[in-house]
Amino acid sequence: MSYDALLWLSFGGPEGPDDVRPFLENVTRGRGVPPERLDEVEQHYQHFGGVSPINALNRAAIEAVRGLVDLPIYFGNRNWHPMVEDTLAEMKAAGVRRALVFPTSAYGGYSACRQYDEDVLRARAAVEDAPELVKLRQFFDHPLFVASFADAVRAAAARLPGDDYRVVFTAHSVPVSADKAAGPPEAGGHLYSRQVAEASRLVAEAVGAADHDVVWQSRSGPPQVPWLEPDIVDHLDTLYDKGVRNVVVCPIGFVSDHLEVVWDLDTEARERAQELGMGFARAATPNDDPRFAELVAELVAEHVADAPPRKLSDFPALGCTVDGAFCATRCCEPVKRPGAGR
Ligand SMILES: CC1=C(CCC(=O)O)c2cc3nc(cc4[nH]c(cc5[nH]c(cc1n2)c(C)c5CCC(=O)O)c(CCC(=O)O)c4C)C(CCC(=O)O)=C3C
Ligand SMILES: [Fe+2]
Repeated sequence: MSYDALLWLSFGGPEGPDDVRPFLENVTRGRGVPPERLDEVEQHYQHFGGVSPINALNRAAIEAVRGLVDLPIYFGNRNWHPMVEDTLAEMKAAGVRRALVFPTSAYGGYSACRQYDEDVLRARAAVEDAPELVKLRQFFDHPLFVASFADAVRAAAARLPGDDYRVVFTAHSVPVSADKAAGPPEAGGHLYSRQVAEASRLVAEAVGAADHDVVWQSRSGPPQVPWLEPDIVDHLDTLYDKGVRNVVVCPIGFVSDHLEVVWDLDTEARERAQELGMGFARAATPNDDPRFAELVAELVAEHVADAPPRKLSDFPALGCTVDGAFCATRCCEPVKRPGAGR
């Protein structure tokens, strides 16, 4: 099959103080997130002048991929400019007929995978005679993803005093009901949390860590709705009580050092560690690591050159979709959220 472009599809983030509220409205429309939570998150963004690092990080990551991929690369987001529907209109005007889509999330599940299909559906609905869009697969178990994080964990560990540290992996929490509903129904659900656990295990194995933990961060939603736990900040207390004095925190759930990483980890979790007197080092995310760029090029090659998929786990390769259709029957369908407004 031949393709004439690559669309880099991401979450988007505000680029100034006045962008923050409308951005947050876009993210949470119809999701039942209480206004108090929005006010709190708005403060996190305003703390950094209303600028999320995510757009600049995406642009840098795209630069790293240019030259490795023989296709023009376009950038579009779900929640902030450049919005994916505008980017798709631009692609159409440039004569693009069929494009690959790289979503900036390694995992399955509604928020990490299916929602990017919904972005594809939304963008195609907004553009007349829209180009065909083929989304690339999930890559949480790709050897280059694992290698990039493994190096980052080693580099973070080197900043801690002594050799005795615990590796704590963290990913964005989701409602327990959403995790349960993730993956093809016949596969038993919990695709997101199981893939996060598997990626963590692979990285822990690569660095030779004796023990590791998988915890969650950035919980949203109404307090009465259960989300994946424990939270990273609470978990530091638990580890301290067990005698752990040095931690490497690895944000395995993300591909760049965006706001939820620099606030929830570098600010909140780091402060908690300082209060406890624990050594704390946060491992870098892939960002513009050449290996991550190479990974994207390999995913593209699976389609343009029939290159065999490289993967380290036994999970089936999911998430490859055409024009936003489910990748497997009803895979990662959204669940009804209590308190959601729509
Ligand atoms: C699984 C997952 C990923 C990883 C997969 C991926 O990377 O795509 C992710 C990434 C991100 N989440 C981000 C930001 C936010 N997420 C929110 C809210 C939520 N996230 C959820 C899940 C996830 N989110 C969920 C279930 C909600 C509740 C609302 C809903 O049901 O949909 C909110 C609303 C406020 C609040 O936190 O309550 C914000 C601002 C940013 C950008 C940060 C920046 O600006 O730099 C990024 C990359
Ligand atoms: Fe999020």
